[in-house]
Amino acid sequence: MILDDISFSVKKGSFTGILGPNGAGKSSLLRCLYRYVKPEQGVVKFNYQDIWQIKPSDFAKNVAVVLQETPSHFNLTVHDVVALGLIPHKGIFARANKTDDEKIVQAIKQVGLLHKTQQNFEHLSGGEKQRALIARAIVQSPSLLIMDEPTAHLDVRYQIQIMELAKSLGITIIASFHDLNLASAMCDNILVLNQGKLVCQGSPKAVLTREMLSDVFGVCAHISEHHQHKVPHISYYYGYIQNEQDKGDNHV
Ligand SMILES: Nc1ncnc2c1ncn2[C@@H]1O[C@H](COP(=O)(O)OP(=O)(O)OP(=O)(O)O)[C@@H](O)[C@H]1O
Repeated sequence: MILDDISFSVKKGSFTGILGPNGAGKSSLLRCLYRYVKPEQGVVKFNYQDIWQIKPSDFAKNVAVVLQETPSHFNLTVHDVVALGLIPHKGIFARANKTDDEKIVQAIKQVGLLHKTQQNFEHLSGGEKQRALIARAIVQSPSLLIMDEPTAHLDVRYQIQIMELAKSLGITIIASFHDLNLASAMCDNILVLNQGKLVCQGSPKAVLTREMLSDVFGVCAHISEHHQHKVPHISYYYGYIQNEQDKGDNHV
């Protein structure tokens, strides 16, 4: 069993971050949430309804997913890929009308890809592909946006910009992160996974502690207050390798 005894709820309109070391189960948990994997036990509910009881077309209208591995979109332009966000609402064969087109162009603009609109999606860089997929999610107008390491390929400007854009949509977001400081700045609530288990959850301040970073990630860090957001800001110590003996020490 990959995931074990995980129980949590997410408030409408909130931003939830899922953190944990490599192999902790973040992607596996997200796959259960966006109905890619059916858990052997337990239930995932959306608006109080078991997600497996929701009509696939209704689920697709409400839930958008942005993954780190980009699917192949051979011969589709950036515009075409972003327009795919309309399919859950209009069907595969419907043509986009003027309002749809404006929505598509606006989303492409929001992720800074207007100059690439007619370029082949496959020829974009990793970060540009990621931004196009986020534009597709914007066009889909979901009430829940699930993102698996959405900033993995983004440079620092777009890491901040895209996450702030996602937050500004005012919808419910669940995203996995490796950048703990970015998670601290963005999230209302954080879940920490380790070896398939939920080890803690709460506000960034409650969760991002020196003890958690040591126990779960095996790193030594100093936590201060971010001078702009007042959320925890992590500075890592280098040259520190944790073993059982020094577990709990707070610096090199
Ligand atoms: N379909 C599968 N069958 C068997 N094991 C799997 C499957 N998918 C994932 N795993 C295993 O489950 C564990 C959790 O994987 P998962 O991809 O969920 O971790 P993660 O927290 O997202 O990791 P990372 O930060 O490296 O992306 C890993 O050990 C992985 O090898």
